[in-house]
Amino acid sequence: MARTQSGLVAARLTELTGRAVELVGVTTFGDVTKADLTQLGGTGVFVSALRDKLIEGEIDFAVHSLKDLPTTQDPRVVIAAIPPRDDPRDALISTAKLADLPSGAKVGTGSPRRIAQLRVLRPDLEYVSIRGNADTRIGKVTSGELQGVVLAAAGLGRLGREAEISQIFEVEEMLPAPGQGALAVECRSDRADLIDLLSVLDDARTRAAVTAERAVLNALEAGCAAPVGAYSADHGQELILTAAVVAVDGKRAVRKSTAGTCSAPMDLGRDLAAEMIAEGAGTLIGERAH
Ligand SMILES: NCc1[nH]cc(CCC(=O)O)c1CC(=O)O
Repeated sequence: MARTQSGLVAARLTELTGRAVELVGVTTFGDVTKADLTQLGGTGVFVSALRDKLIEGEIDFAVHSLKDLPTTQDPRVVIAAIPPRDDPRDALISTAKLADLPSGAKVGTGSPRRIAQLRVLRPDLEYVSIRGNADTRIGKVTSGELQGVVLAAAGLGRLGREAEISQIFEVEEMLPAPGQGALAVECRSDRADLIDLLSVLDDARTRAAVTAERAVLNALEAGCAAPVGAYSADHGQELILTAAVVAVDGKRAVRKSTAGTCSAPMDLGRDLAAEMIAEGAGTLIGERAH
């Protein structure tokens, strides 16, 4: 998936600027570890190795899935561009739609956010923590080991596997991870030339939306392994933001929506998070499954 999305960004940059781009493959800790990502602290396991190469000057820019980027920014690098977002929603790959799976069916996902929200929709299913790339995960359904797996629609689309999706969850029933479906193009902060060049890839509307979503995550002091969903989109001049923290048992949740101006997405996210904390969101984040 990382190669595909880097290739897409490179091709677009060449199209817009005429500049040739050479792809350099970098294997990250998140790619090789077999550990449960929720046990790794969740901060930047797919990102650190790429950042190191940037800082050392071995590569000029890096393409990340925005949702894998920690919300606290290393001052040595900047997000020079956030391209237009792909589908932000989560998708089910299964033999049936979620509502039609038999009671007790096994559904795999490694994400506490997904498990918590799936438990609201189907408390009678069994949720299994899984890892590995999309092929490995989908293979567990093909082999019959699991009856379903939940993955990001955007990732499946980039891999050309959207035909295998049996259901796409609406954001109202399954709030995506902050930044899901969006990419981030990072380069060194001291490379004004590159920051300028890469800015042609930036989409202001996507940037405003994901900035609001990530501001919620940051203010909740939560990482990508927390059961936190946030989704924002603009409606004319207005930015609508919805965020939720759902207990992993699916039984309690703090969910809030707000609207504000597209020009102050950070404030919108931070203010919403403050309201959520006042309603007990912090306690729900602190709770862990098992
Ligand atoms: N944590 C891995 C990861 N990082 C980004 C995506 C999907 C693509 C995206 O959100 O842009 C995925 C896989 C998944 O959640 O199914």
